[in-house]
Amino acid sequence: MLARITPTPLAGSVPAIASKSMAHRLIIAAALSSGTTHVVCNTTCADIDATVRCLTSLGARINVVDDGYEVHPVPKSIELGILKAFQGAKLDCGESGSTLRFMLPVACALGAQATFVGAQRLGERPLTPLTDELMAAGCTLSADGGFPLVTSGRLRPGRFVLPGTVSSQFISGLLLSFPLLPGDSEIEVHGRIESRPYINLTLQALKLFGVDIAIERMTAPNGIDDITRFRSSGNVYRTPGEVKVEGDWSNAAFWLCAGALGNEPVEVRGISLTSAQGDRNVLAALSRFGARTKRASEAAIVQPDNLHAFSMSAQDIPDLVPVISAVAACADGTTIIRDCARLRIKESDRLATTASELAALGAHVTIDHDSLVIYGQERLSGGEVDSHNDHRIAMMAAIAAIRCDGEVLIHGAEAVRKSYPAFFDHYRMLGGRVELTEE
Ligand SMILES: O=C(O)C1=C[C@@H](OP(=O)(O)O)[C@@H](O)[C@H](O)C1
Ligand SMILES: C=C(OP(=O)(O)O)C(=O)O
Repeated sequence: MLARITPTPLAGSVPAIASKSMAHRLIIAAALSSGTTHVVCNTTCADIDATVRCLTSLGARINVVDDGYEVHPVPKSIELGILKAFQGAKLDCGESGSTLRFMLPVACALGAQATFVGAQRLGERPLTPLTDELMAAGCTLSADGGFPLVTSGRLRPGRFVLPGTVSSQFISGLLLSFPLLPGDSEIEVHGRIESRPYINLTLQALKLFGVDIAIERMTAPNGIDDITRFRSSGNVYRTPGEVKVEGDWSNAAFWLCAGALGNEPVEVRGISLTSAQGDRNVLAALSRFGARTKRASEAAIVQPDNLHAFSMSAQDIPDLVPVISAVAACADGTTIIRDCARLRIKESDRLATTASELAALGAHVTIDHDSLVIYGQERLSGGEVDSHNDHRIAMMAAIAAIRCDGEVLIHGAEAVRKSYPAFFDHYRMLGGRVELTEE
């Protein structure tokens, strides 16, 4: 799909969509718990659909209701071990890294014989050393890199060791599987943990379902590295009956950045100002860029002001990097965004595509090792952008268009379906001018 944007500032108010990250976690916990759970989730997207589809393949019954899902759990019996219902299940993760990395340990913990498949770049995104740890603990995986990925055997409880810098989704996935294991387990994470707020989201989801994880920090025997230990002790998932998926800060960020780049305030309604989502920090970042930010009840508002460069680390906020870079491209001075290595293993090589596609609109951006260096300017020229099938790159370009002099064409704009199918509707709701056509 081609999006043809006639540059214009955005203004007004949009409702937040449901948090994709929290939806994955709460629907998984619901499908693994003791009874039926009503998961209030006001929107969906391709990635959430993928998680629902995988759980259904494992035997959960998930009915779509007016305001979300009614989740009837996977029929399981820990005492019985491997259950017939799971054998031969096909788990199609689409393009969702979260779905694959969460459902793989879960399927292993259930003793499922399952075949995982996925699309586009998902087969290239790393699974090791998560797969090594699963294999060391009793599972057989056809883990030669890529799909189909076939699992069999049943995961044993025990000690798992993971690095903190590849993907926090490995840690979240194992944590989500622990309540299914017949015994206590722990994950020892060595070194710095990147994307740490996403682990906090997992802990929050587990807690809602009655699962407590103890956390301990210590120094490794070498006296230098940090070790973080996450320990579960025999808790099982217990449904609270109803849970609500909160608003999504990662996607709200696009509109809040639009507020910083435009002429008038932009508001996002229905987001928690005390959320555990790390991307809530978009507000703090925008105020450091010089934008005026306002917190209201369950809403955030951003107003433009003179923008100036502000350098930061992407360690805890990888998904904000593309749209924050669009703001930096129009802020006075040079912004450096450090710790972007993991961006190379997202839906696209997001470090490269953030730089190349902003440059296609006339921005001055370079890559220095794992950092983006953005030389700000008042306005951009406009031009043709390729989404590289990456939703956050397509949305970044649409927001950068606000400051472009000429038209912006976004090829592969359908990528927004991964997390935000209503993105261009909301763009228009805020006064944006976009024409969508088939390519
Ligand atoms: O757990 C999650 O919901 C996510 C974790 C992050 O990935 P990494 O931990 O791989 O950085 C983030 O980029 C992704 O969009 C969602
Ligand atoms: C990287 C993302 O998601 P996932 O890892 O779940 O594919 C994302 O939404 O930007």
